[in-house]
Amino acid sequence: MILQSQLAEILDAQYLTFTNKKLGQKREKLAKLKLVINFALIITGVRRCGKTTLLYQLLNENLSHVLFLNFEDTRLVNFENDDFVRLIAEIKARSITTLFFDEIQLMPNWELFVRQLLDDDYKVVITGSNATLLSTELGTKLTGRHLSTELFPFSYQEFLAFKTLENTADSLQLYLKQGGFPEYLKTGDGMILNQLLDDILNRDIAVRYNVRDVSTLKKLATYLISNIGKPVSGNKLKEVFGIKSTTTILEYFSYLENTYVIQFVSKFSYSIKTQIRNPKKVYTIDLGLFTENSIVFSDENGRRLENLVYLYLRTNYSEIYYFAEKKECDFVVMQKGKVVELLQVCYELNAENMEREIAGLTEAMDFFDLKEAKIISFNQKEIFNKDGKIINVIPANEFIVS
Ligand SMILES: Nc1ncnc2c1ncn2[C@@H]1O[C@H](COP(=O)(O)OP(=O)(O)OP(=O)(O)O)[C@@H](O)[C@H]1O
Repeated sequence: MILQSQLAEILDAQYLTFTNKKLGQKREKLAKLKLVINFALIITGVRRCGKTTLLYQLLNENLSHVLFLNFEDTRLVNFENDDFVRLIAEIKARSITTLFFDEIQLMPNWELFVRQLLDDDYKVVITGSNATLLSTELGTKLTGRHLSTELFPFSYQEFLAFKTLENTADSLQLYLKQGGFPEYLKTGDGMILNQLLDDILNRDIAVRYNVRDVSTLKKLATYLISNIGKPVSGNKLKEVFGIKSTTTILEYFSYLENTYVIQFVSKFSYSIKTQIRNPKKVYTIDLGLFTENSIVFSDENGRRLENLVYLYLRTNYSEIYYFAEKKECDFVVMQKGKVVELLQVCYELNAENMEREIAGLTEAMDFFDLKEAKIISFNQKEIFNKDGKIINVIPANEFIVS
């Protein structure tokens, strides 16, 4: 339990912290956000990607009517369900129209509280660093009254604006190395991203899901980050890491995916069952995390570029697969059951790899009956016509900026 006076003090202190934030680099997402009465706006994204700052940018014009509460505040450890009543009293006593709650999902039954606020015509924004906040269950609990969106670390264009750089091959190379976490870009200090991964593993996974063997979890996370662009299977990794059951390793995969650190892409199959059983390709949410936490030192450029293309696709499309029959094609992008892009990623097309890359792509084009596809390269530009099939080779910084 928490005293009303204590709660008021915490709210005042947090309001000060929030309103002292800097506006920073304007986020692309800002233009897409809308606060609607009776609907909760839910923003999820990996820790430290800038969710609070984005909200500050959104609410900046109207700060005097905003209440901000971060439920991770250590002064709220004793916050219980009944304290929501005190919180509502505090809200009603202030002239507030908009409520912003960070990591509210840590509190049991928070949905009831939010529903009441929506019924009372408050505008509510919720941010969180776990994708489970977007679960379908939430739709039921908020009776469909929510709009959800995801935020990622800086995109390439935001990175360019933040660093005041032109879109050149050098800038792209730098982004492939540094990724888009604002604090890391400001300081270049690798410890920031080591600490971030540790925090996520310890606080968001081990504590939350009661994982005792944090050391194995950490080894697994490092392994996955190091293997971006490669297929992984729970069954195989289970043995490598001495984890007893496949269920446990699949749970670890989903915890890592829910915190956004690791992303998985399924192999395309018309059968959902086969899709689930097949190895998944692994990517990371940010290339700086790869730079600072992976244990690989060679053959990186190609995989970095593939990860970059994945992130671009992930922010723009919801259905992404890889294709592997006799040959392979890196990305199959679908919308409403239709393939809209077939993409191969190849850092540099040369005499050695050309045939393989094109063969994978044309096999996928035949399979999906498509006449056009793309190869995303670091900085080559060409058009091939292979037996009536058009293959566009495009520099990555053209593709992801288009
Ligand atoms: N748009 C931006 N421009 C400049 N700096 C930014 C921007 N967004 C975030 N930052 C910096 O990155 C750090 C993390 O930002 P912020 O607190 O907004 O992220 P968050 O996603 O809310 O983090 P958490 O998951 O810990 O709640 C802060 O130091 C902030 O100043």
